[in-house]
Formats: sequence, C-alpha cells, structure tokens
Amino acid sequence: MKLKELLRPLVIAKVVGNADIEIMGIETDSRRVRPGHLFVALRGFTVDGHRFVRQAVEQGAVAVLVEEDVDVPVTVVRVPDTRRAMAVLAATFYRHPTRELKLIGVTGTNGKTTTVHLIQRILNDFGTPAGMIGTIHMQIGDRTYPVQNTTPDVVELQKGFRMMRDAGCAYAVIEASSHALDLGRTRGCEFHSAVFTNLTQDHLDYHKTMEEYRAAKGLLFSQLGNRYEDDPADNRYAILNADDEASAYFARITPAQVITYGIEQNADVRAEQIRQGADGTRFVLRTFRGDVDLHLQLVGKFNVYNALAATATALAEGIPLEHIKRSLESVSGVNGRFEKVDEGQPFTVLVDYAHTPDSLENVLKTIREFAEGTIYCVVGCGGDRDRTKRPIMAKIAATYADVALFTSDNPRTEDPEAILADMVEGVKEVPKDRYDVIVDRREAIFEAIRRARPGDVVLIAGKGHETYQEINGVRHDFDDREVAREALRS
Ligand SMILES: CC(=O)N[C@H]1[C@@H](OP(=O)(O)OP(=O)(O)OC[C@H]2O[C@@H](n3ccc(=O)[nH]c3=O)[C@H](O)[C@@H]2O)O[C@H](CO)[C@@H](O)[C@@H]1O[C@H](C)C(=O)N[C@@H](C)C(=O)N[C@H](CCC(=O)O)C(=O)O
Ligand SMILES: Nc1ncnc2c1ncn2[C@@H]1O[C@H](COP(=O)(O)OP(=O)(O)OP(=O)(O)O)[C@@H](O)[C@H]1O
Ligand SMILES: N[C@H](CCC[C@H](N)C(=O)O)C(=O)O
Ligand SMILES: [Mg+2]
Repeated sequence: MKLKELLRPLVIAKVVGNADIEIMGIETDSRRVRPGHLFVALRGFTVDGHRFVRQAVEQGAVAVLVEEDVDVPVTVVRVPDTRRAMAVLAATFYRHPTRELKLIGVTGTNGKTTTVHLIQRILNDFGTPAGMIGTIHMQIGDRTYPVQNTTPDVVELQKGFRMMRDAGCAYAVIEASSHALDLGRTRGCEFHSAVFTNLTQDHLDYHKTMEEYRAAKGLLFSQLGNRYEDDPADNRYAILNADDEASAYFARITPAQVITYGIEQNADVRAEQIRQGADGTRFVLRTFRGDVDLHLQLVGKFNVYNALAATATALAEGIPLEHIKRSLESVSGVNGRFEKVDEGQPFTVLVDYAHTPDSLENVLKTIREFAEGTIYCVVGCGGDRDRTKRPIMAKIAATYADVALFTSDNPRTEDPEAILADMVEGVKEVPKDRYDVIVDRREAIFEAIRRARPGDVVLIAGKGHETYQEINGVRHDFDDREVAREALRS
C-alpha cells in the first residue's frame, strides 16, 4: 500500500519527504525491520523506540513514524502520538479485517485462556471456522504461531486477523488482557462480542487499585458498539458473569445487549445440580434456548463458569444447544490447566497455571473434594509483577494444601530469595510444619514427589504450559510437566 493512502485517515501528521512510496509492512521493533517497512517509534516502559530509528533505516525502513524530529534519509511522518497513529495505520494497512470477521474478546482475571479455547472449539465444531489468539499461542486452522503477549500489540493483532480472514475464518476469538486494553493494543479492533469471566486481585503493580483494574477491563465493554439490527450477525453482545459484582459496572457502560450466566444468581444461562466426580463434572444446563444435561471432562466449579460463558456466547451466535453440549463434552483439557502427569505412580500429580490468589484457592479446593491423602502444593510468584499477591498466595497454599513448598516461578529481574521472603510474610501465623522454602523449582518439584505416598496429590502451580523459566532476563528451558516426569522416573 502507498504511504499516502495509508496516511489518509490520519488527521494530524506532518510528512517530510516522499509519501508516494510503497509500504510493505509496519514494524515496531527495529530488529525485525525488513526493506520496505514503515518503522514506528514507540516510547516503551524500558526504552524509547526513537533511539532505534537509525538502525531501522539501516535495515531498510523506507519511512518512519515518530513523535519528534529525526534526521534520517527516508520519509519522516511526525504525529503527536505514535501509538494512536499506529492503530489507525495498522487497521488501514490490513484493510480492517475485523469488519470481515466476528471478533469475540474475553477478559477477566482468570479463565480467559480456557474460555477462549471452549468458544473456539464450539465454533469450529459447528463448521464456522474460528482463529484464536491468547496466552498459549495464535492458532489458525491446524497451524500455531508463537506470541509474546497474551494480547499482542496492534500490528500483530491486525496482521493475525487478516491471516485468519485469508484462511477462511468466520470468527476470531481472543483474550483481551487488562494491560492490552489499557495500553491500547486493541485499538482498531471492532468487537462483535465481549465476555467477562471474573475480577479478583492481580496486576496491582500495574493498575494500582482494583477500581483502575476494573476500568481497564471495562474498555472492552464500552468499545463494543451498539448495532441492533434484524440480522443477528450484526448485533453486539456483552456476556457477563452474574455472580461477579463487577458485572453491574460493565452492564452500565456497554451499549451492547447483555446476556448473563451464573450459578448463584439468577441468570440467562445457569448451571444447576452440579456434581463433581472422578471423571469430570455433571450439571443441568438451563438456558433461554432450553435445558440439557451436561458432562464436562473438565473438573472444578470454575470450569463450570467457563463452560457457561462459552455456552452463552455460542447461543448468541445462534448455535443450537445440542451442538454446544457435544462440543463442550468433547474437550478433554486445556494445555497446562489441571493437567495430569502420569507415569503410572500411585498418587496424582497435577500441573496448573494458577498464578493468582483466587485461582490457587479454587484449584486447591477442587483437589480437596477428591483427594484421599496429603495435598502438596509447589508454588512461587513471578518477579516484576504484583508484589501484594505474594503473601496472600502463600497463605492460601499453606491453608488449603496440607504441605506447601514455596519456590521460584519466573523471578525475571528480581532476587528469588526476596520474592520468597515476601511470600513467607503471609504465613507468619501458620505452623512451620505446613510449609518449606526451596528456592530451586526443580528441587522443589523433586522434593514434593519424593514425599508423596499412595493416594496423595501433588499440585505444581503457576507455570502451566510455560516451557521456560525466566531468570535475570534469560529464558531457560523449563517445563513443570517434564521435570515432574523426570522426578517420577528417578
Ligand atoms: C509492560 C508491558 O506491557 N511491556 C510491553 C511493551 O514493552 P516495553 O514498553 O518495555 O518495550 P521497550 O522494550 O521499552 O521498547 C520500546 C519500543 O522500542 C522498540 N525497540 C526496542 C529495542 C530495540 O533494539 N529496538 C526497538 O525498536 C520495541 O520494539 C518497542 O516498540 O511492549 C512489548 C511489545 O509489544 C511487549 O511485549 C511488552 O510486554 C512485556 C513482555 C510484558 O511482560 N507484558 C505483560 C505485563 C503483559 O502485557 N501481560 C499481559 C497479560 C497479563 C494477564 O492478563 O495475565 C499480556 O497481554 O501479555
Ligand atoms: N473461571 C475461573 N475462575 C477462577 N479460576 C479459574 C477460572 N478458570 C481457570 N481458573 C484457574 O486459573 C488458571 C488460569 O486459567 P486460564 O489460563 O484459563 O486463565 P487466564 O485468564 O487466561 O490467565 P492469564 O491472565 O495468565 O492469561 C487455571 O489454571 C485455573 O487454575
Ligand atoms: N500473564 C501473566 C502470566 C503469569 C505467569 C506466572 N508464571 C508468572 O510468571 O508470574 C503475567 O504476565 O502476569
Ligand atoms: Mg490466558
């Protein structure tokens, strides 16, 4: 696309140089710039992208988008805010793919990945192909692509949506993290539906207060648009958890139609007579399109919520309840969520991505419902993230497990011992025989498995599907499931 065409929707832009040039791609990282690219300089949390303008040009950028004058031998486009301008340019460059796709966004503290997975499964099974972007990867058809963030930045998103469209997708289902919403990574995305899972403590390092955190999530609902047409495909829906008090706020700020789901409160889609068993969870699913008995292979009340959210979303799309039931019942699990590691040992080993107080408590309570013996919980907290959740998570582990082994998660740039000291603050009142501190995660996993006796359960929490451990900016190969398997074999 010609630069001048690309710039047409931008109201305030000062162009120095030739705008009659072809732009082959938009890039925000100088290291990835290729000949023909437009380089966008963003002021980041750690560095100012304007520092890399020269490098970008040396690598072949034919134009740069900046907030300050720079002296480079290519076309310079100066705008007041490169982040905002980039959102406009990316949507224009990729020809507004979210106008040709129905975009469903899922937000909430916990359950986004699981819910996105369930919605995508139902849509695909029904014959309406859906691409997906989230914590684990981007998926289009049988192909997966790595992602750096749960919700990638503006350019990657638009590019991903265009790839989905080219691959024949009718839907895109994405996780919308609060960081992404707050940082404007979803600008230019025209959402068809927005789904809310729940709001509990996390990320207070970034959002400071729960109100700010809620407001960030609210952006997804206020951005929804308000079409009410005869064609249901053009309607907009907000799918809200009736059992979470934040939903009232989202209902207030969204112009879209509201559909509620829940267990405790009266809702449009509800679960009744929930029964947990060794082979999953059974319940009666009551909806505005009829009732049905459901047998989820997923365990835990929290997964009933995820299934309800997915059901409400799919019903809004006109998918028959019988199809929804069949799809949900066929899901055996989600990568790194309540995943069993089985080497034939006489006790249970589970790897789960719980890395917030609420998810850890839910998972441990679920285990308590079926555990016959001692429950061991190996858990740590990530560095460079919400410090205030550390003592709370430690207290939860030591309360709901019989023995907690505190260890490292991804220390990132923090001192692992200091993170553990924050955690131990939370268990001052707890008897010392209920917890231990083992800094090295591998050793902690080995120790828990060494201690386990027949009938016991070992929960390894916090890293789920992750295949690395980030220490001092370096990602080392590390997979809880692999390490557990090694421990079980030794
Ligand atoms: C705090 C935060 O969100 N940071 C994001 C941000 O990085 P940053 O601002 O530090 O970037 P920076 O390093 O200062 O660089 C500034 C600019 O210079 C460019 N640059 C930099 C170096 C260079 O040599 N050349 C160059 O051009 C960079 O590409 C960038 O455009 O922009 C990057 C590119 O989009 C993101 O990958 C990065 O996410 C980091 C990895 C991160 O950990 N983010 C977390 C907090 C996050 O967003 N998490 C949520 C999920 C949370 C949840 O719900 O659980 C998520 O959506 O992933
Ligand atoms: N609806 C839910 N409510 C509370 N906890 C949940 C729920 N669904 C899943 N969990 C727990 O939270 C963990 C993370 O689930 P999931 O990956 O689906 O959430 P997420 O919101 O995508 O997380 P992230 O913010 O890291 O992307 C699971 O391993 C499980 O322990
Ligand atoms: N999306 C979450 C992932 C946390 C995963 C956990 N293993 C950690 O490193 O804290 C975050 O960025 O806070
Ligand atoms: Mg996720």
